[in-house]
Amino acid sequence: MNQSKQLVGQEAVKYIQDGMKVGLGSGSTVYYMVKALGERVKAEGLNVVAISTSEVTDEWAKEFGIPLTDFSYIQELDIAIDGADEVDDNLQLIKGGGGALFREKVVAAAAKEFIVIVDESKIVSTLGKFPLPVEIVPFGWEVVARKIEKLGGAPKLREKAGEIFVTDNGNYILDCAFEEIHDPVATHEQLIALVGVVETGLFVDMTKKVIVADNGSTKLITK
Ligand SMILES: O=C[C@H](O)[C@H](O)[C@H](O)COP(=O)(O)O
Repeated sequence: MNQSKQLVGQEAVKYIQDGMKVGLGSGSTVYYMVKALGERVKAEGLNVVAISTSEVTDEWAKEFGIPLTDFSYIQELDIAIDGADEVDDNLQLIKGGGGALFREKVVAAAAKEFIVIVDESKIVSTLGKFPLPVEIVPFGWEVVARKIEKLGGAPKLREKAGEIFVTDNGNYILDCAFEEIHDPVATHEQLIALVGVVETGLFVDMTKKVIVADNGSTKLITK
């Protein structure tokens, strides 16, 4: 599994050119991409500046020598590269397994190109086996949970080490089991319309390129 993540991470950084402004996603697959980018920065003197999507990725970027900036300096990125929890046949995604979905969506939306990197296990025909992460404000989260139940989801407040999980934005996550998500656009729209929902982990029509590990090699899926 780690070898697959490493392969797609190394493949993805080939899309990064000198002078680019780069969005760095979050998660264990992204770790290898950040590491590989750091190696290019060091070996080739590649001149890039990056905005990261989580405090953990910030630390990795610093560790691997990638200069960081923020949206007060630049509002458009040339490329963003991120992992995913599920990718369907239409390249619609579920993200947020690590709780970074809000910043990830802001960064992906600010990028001219958004490339997704996954191992083979993330490819599905229909989204929904992975419970959909939904970021919500803490106040009144119980109300939002009840409304999501009425929409057919089974929300579970995310915990970590016995405590409520708090995102980098100070919010909570509801992991919402839906049987199958056949219409990601409709599901996203129903959820985002609820007062208290900050963002959903459905990334709809955001990527046209997914790099997937394939038997010790990588494969590019395009739309
Ligand atoms: O919030 C986390 C992100 O959406 C990750 O990109 C996603 O969960 C995939 O992570 P991993 O590469 O660790 O499976």
